[in-house]
Amino acid sequence: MAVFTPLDDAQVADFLTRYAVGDFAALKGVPQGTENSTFFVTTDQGEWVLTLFEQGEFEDLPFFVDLLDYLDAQGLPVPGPVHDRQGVALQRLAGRPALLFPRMPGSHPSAPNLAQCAALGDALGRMHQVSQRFTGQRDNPRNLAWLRRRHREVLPHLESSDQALMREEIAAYATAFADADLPRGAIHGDLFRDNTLYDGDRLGGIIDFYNGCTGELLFDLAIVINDWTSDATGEIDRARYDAILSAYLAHRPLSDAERALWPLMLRMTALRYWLSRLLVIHVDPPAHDITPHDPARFRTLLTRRLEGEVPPLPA
Ligand SMILES: Nc1ncnc2c1ncn2[C@@H]1O[C@H](COP(=O)(O)OP(=O)(O)OP(=O)(O)O)[C@@H](O)[C@H]1O
Ligand SMILES: N[C@@H](CCO)C(=O)O
Repeated sequence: MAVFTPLDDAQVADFLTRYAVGDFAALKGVPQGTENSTFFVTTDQGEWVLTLFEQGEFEDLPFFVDLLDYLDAQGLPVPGPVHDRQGVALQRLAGRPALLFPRMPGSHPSAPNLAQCAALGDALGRMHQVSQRFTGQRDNPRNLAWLRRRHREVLPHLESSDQALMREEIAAYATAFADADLPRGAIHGDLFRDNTLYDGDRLGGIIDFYNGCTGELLFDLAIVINDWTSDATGEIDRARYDAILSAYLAHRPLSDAERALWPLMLRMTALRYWLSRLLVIHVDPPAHDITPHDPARFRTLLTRRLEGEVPPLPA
């Protein structure tokens, strides 16, 4: 479920009068999502998405609004927040911070085809090209410092071989990334398939920017490759890998340092999700009754990246 704060028609009809989006016609709670309350709203002028923020760092919401405004203005397929008649995007409704977005077309691709992969690589490459000039600032909340700090909390819940794996990996990242000077900019931070919408082969939208931050661009790309190209055994699907990366590199060639650290970044972002999913299960269980994601999936990806050669990056 993803309606933690219910709304009724009258509340939403009244809320919409703040905006120039037409008259209220219908309201529907969205079942997907785990963190915020999401509603589809229909007016006589179109389809909208209303999000009530239930948890997280509310003080970061202005960063997310500015980032989405910026990317939308640059022509990226993201839902630019709707601003009210006074020009304000961030509102309150039912005691929660609230944002209204245009509803983007399409559905999440579970088994993306090569055209869909290329569309994603193209959009991410364009995004990273312009996001280096975005002036907002929010440190990556899932960076190496976070891994080093929080992995200790899950160690008591792991078998000794997994404890050793996690410790050795984090030590290796600390050494390798210590003096690395990788290109930085605004990143999505969680660009899984279920944060995209496709209308056929067309990328209708990239959504859920609430892990958005400023950090190493390669971190974003590695999250994408791990989620979009790995099979159940963690093996990389070479055709999807090439399709995403070729389209991406056409907009933003990687530096020598990025190429050198690519295999390690794939491992570090796999461990990032292994750890965040373990934390949800063992340390910070969600306030709501939600089935947690499986941490073992990312342990599998990590060990696979350690065992096998990562395919070469396209030139
Ligand atoms: N702008 C949009 N256009 C179309 N659908 C959207 C839009 N924003 C959200 N949705 C739909 O609402 C669902 C939940 O949204 P979102 O992913 O932002 O929620 P969440 O609670 O932050 O979830 P999670 O963090 O678990 O992914 C999405 O999976 C998608 O189906
Ligand atoms: N994409 C995350 C969940 C949302 O942050 C995961 O798969 O663990």
